[in-house]
Amino acid sequence: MSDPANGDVSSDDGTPPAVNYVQIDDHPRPQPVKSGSDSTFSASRETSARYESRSTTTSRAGSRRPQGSASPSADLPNAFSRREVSTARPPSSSVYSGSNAEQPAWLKSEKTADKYDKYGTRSSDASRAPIQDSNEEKYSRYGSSARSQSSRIKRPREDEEEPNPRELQAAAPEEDWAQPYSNAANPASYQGTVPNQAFQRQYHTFQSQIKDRSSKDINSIVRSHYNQRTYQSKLQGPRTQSPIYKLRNFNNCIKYILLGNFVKKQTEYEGKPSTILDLCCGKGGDLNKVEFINLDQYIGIDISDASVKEAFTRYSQNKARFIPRNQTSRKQLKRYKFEACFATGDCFTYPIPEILEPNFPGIIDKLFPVDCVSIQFALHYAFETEDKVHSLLNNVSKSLRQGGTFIGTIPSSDFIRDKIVRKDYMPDKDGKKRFGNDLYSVTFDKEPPADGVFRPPFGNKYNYSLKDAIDDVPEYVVPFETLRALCEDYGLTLKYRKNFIDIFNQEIPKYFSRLNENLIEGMKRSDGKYGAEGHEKEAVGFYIGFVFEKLA
Ligand SMILES: C[S@@+](CC[C@H](N)C(=O)[O-])C[C@H]1O[C@@H](n2cnc3c(N)ncnc32)[C@H](O)[C@@H]1O
Repeated sequence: MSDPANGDVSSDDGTPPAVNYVQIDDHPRPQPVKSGSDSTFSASRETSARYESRSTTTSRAGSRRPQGSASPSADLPNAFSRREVSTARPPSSSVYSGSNAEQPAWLKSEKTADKYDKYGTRSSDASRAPIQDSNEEKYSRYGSSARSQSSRIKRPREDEEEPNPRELQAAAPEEDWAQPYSNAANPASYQGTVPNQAFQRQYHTFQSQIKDRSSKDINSIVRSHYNQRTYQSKLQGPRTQSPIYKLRNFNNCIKYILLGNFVKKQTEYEGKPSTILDLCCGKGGDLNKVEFINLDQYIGIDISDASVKEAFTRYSQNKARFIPRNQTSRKQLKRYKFEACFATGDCFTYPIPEILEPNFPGIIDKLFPVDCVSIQFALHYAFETEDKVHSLLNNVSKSLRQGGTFIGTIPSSDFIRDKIVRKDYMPDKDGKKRFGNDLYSVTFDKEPPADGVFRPPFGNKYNYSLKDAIDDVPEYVVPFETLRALCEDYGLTLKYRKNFIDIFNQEIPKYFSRLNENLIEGMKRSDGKYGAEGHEKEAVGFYIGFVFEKLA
């Protein structure tokens, strides 16, 4: 889905985004590897195969899992560590190269010869020299310490102009650029020129255009969609005018609550960075939450390169933010204290080290296992195939320390089942079963089972739309019991599972005064109370939040 919550470059605290385009260089992606219909940004399939056997065996969940152990969790530490290491020292990010610059916590210990053998442990030596290398250009993009990047950052000014759509279009790969806002009042007013002032003041609802959908795989559709969304979001106008402004605030509020309640920092090792791994991080919509829960380190990965770039820009701006000395506003501007790094990659196909190590050599050794793996509004894309779910859970389990939490938000399979059983749907124009309302819709590709229980539990596709956010993007039903049973197989035990409405009702008293004023005010209902109502309520009720804990 949606990122109903975000997928949005703008601040999740409800403030309209600073309209500021920061030009950074292109991301030095590892070469895409095409294999059949599968295109990825990461390492070769041969390399991957060393980590994950594709042959499978039956698990307790009644499904298949990678072969090699009776319990997937039993061989986790080893599975990421049997890696042939090139003796050539990989280049590291230039953002750490300034000798006086403060280094991110994970670089404060020295690279060890056996770094690939240590996935699953944390080094506590914070006193040695950082990993450094030359090749600054290539790896300077998505590192964390924004200080040394400051010369690249164009700071927002109050009177700064909207970006020129032509420049944005030029910056976007052709396949990722939709003819924007064909539904806008006067699109001709900006095509080929800087948008006029009247156009800038209007809000333009997001609309994606993806050519030849039927011939594209899910990754290509998802990537194109979220890339387009990233480019267009800069041109849409004041975010407060979005038809899903309240819904976004509500969903952000839920994520604050989940992360606030369930990220447990490790305390036993002094000086160790508390770390969150944000899988499918989008445009960094959860960065403010990392500051809110006071972590040391954020790692974001997403398959959409434009989103990752945007997340990095957003982080950099907030890290290097200028705060006036005499600031008196209640709305305190805060500079991020935590460090962050970002990478483009497919979290459902490749091991995390394969995605991170090429750009951040030593990162696995220094930051993993992490305190929390978060996957917000994205796990449903993995349920296309059983292999993808196994790859994801393998990544989650191996990335987490004991006692660490796996926190996510997904469409509720109970909600979907109820809709089907109650026949609460209408045929769409093509005769397909569809439910939803003015804000969202779910359209099944094939006739759903009458009892609402999908068998087998993978590959059950529907197309999801959310006004101003998601345009008919394929998603897959996540039967919760299947997820729970598979998680058990990976040493992850269910701690919490609740519908969004219940989460809000139970937790908001604790969070009401702690959350940003704009976020709270952005959830005000027509009766003066706070929360979701009407169509928004049904649209957010489609989701649940879950928390698993890594036991061993
Ligand atoms: C609805 S957005 C959620 C973004 C973010 N988690 C949030 O809550 O703001 C879903 C994200 O999942 C990403 N995604 C989908 N499939 C992916 C994959 N295989 N690997 C990495 N990211 C993926 C998309 O690019 C998109 O940014």
